[in-house]
Amino acid sequence: MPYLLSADLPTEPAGKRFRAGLERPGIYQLPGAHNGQAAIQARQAGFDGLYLSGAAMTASMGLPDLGIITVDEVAFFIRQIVRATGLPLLVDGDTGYGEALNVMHMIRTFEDAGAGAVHLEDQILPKKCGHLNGKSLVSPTDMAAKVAAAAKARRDLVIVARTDAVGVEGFDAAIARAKLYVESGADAIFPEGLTSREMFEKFHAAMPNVPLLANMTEFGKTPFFTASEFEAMGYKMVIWPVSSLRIANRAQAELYASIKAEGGTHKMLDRMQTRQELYDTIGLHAFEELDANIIQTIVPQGMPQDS
Ligand SMILES: C[C@](O)(C(=O)O)[C@H](CC(=O)O)C(=O)O
Ligand SMILES: [Mg+2]
Repeated sequence: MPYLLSADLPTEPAGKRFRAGLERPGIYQLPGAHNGQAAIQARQAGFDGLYLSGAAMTASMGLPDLGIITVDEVAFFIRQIVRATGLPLLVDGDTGYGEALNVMHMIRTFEDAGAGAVHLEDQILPKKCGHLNGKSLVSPTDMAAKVAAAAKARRDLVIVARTDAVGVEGFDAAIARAKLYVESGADAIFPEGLTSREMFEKFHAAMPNVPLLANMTEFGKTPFFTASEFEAMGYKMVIWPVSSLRIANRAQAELYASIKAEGGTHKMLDRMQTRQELYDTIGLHAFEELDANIIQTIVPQGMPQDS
């Protein structure tokens, strides 16, 4: 339904709804949605929570994922996804765009925009994709301060602390950091760049009572596992962060090549979302009906001068 109707908006804060998804039995499956349209399609496929990826957002803007975008640019993406679906959304907060006060500003902005959860990572700027080599980290204490700042600023937002330490300082250092981040106020941990089933299992064994997030990004350092496999390893959340954008981008490139080669789009029609499908997805008719009927809900018989 149109998000314009207050009666159709969720009454509980997004953070509380995200936490409920996290606390129920099983693994919370959060596919990446890089814009409002992708988010609607994910909801239609049956997902009840979503992920907003820094890598996908920046790539969709034609930029690399180096932490150079701003809080307000991310808020624009958060708002469109939340408005379009009303689903709890985990947002990639990168490094928090600075130090403690910047992190607090990010938390308030994201929460106001409708996010349900955020993850914050321990890299220095320019940050990198967690599955690349050559990352550098802030000190454990500096990151702990950011996590504490995030926990102080949030109302209901779920705080996920990500550590990139496995590939930089080693497994034990990553566990030590993760424990410190939990002591500093993190609700959950995102161990980044794990390379084997054994590593995922060992991480869970080291912190069995902390909700853990698994990042099933493609073409990275993590071998392919299904949601059920991650669940069996003890994980409480799984993201497929960039998948929607990767598949849309490939289709787009093929479209442009086809227009160039054929002088039109006619060879691609059977691969396109039709006009009808597009309008159904975004609920065009529900919005039009709302507009046509709005006056009747206030003045059922019409105004005297109308008759
Ligand atoms: C999860 C992630 O932070 C993202 O921005 O989606 C990336 C994903 C990717 O680049 O494949 C990451 O650093 O893992
Ligand atoms: Mg990211």
